[in-house]
Amino acid sequence: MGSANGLVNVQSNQPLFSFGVITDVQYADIPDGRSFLGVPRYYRHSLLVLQRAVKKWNHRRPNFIMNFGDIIDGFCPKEQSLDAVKKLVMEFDNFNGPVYHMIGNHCLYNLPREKLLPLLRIHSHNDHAYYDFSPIPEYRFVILDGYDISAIGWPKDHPKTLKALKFLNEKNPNSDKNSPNGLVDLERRFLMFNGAVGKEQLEWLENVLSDATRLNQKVVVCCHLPLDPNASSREALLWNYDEVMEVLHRYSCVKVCLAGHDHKGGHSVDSHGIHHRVFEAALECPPGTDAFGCVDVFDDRLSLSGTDRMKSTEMIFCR
Ligand SMILES: Nc1ccn([C@@H]2O[C@H](COP(=O)(O)O)[C@@H](O)[C@H]2O)c(=O)n1
Ligand SMILES: O=P(O)(O)OC[C@H](O)CO
Repeated sequence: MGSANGLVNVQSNQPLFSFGVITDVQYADIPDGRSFLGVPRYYRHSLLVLQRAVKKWNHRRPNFIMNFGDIIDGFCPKEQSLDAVKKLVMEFDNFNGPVYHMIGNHCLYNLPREKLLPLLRIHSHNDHAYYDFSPIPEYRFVILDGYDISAIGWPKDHPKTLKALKFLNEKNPNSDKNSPNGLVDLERRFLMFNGAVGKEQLEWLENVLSDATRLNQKVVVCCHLPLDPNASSREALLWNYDEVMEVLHRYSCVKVCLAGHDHKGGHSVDSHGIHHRVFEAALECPPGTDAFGCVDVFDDRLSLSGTDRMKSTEMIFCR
């Protein structure tokens, strides 16, 4: 980029900070398999993807790593769940810096929240998994708990489980609540493997966003579940993505939303100029291929350098 005196402006090419990204590792010590729709899944190889990611991150030295959830798979034999999560967390910890984890549906198939959250070092009140942090004064990261209202992860008789089951019964008439059969268009998100952001969390989100506005911070919202139908399959969306988006749209500090869960990945810019990037899954990388990335953060954009199946993406702020 040139400047008025003809010298190259090196400053604008220097990121403020960087962070590594990976999602849906879904490790299990079991043979390769397929998704319900027949997409191959490589449960053991995904560990190698993570190991190669850590090696590359240690070379490139981003400031921190973000894991977008589903650290192990639901098919992991349940007597191995605890050790498998510990093993994967240790692999992440081979990175020379902080690692921030999110929960996903597959984490919750394996372990209840009270066991899972300490292992992932998620210290939120009442077993919730939403939190925020500020890597530099100019930026705020907001991590949403997409399984706050969910039929998985809470005790069977917990009010949140009962609320989620009631909601699913109203919205999805199939006996298999993971089946979208007969559901039309956006209704196809009303599946048991998804969830919602509850009222208290929405209030917390509003408070964080108004605080970020006061501090003149730019906000990156992260959630295992995607928030924008144009970046994701209908079947992968947060149940109340529309309620969350209504809040995000009212705060111009929100620049980018990042997610996992929809394994093929996606990117969109919504009606209010917020970028939505859903990352490609590590689990679905055929042997020898990868899906992870490094995001350089600037004043006016996020720049994702993806490896192999993770597509590189420029996210220039539009608002
Ligand atoms: N189109 C679909 C997708 C999924 N299901 C149900 O969800 C379960 C999990 O799906 P995976 O792709 O992660 O294996 C699956 O066992 C089905 O019960 C579905 O019915 N229709
Ligand atoms: O979480 P999974 O692996 O069961 O898959 C979720 C789907 O990709 C959502 O469409």
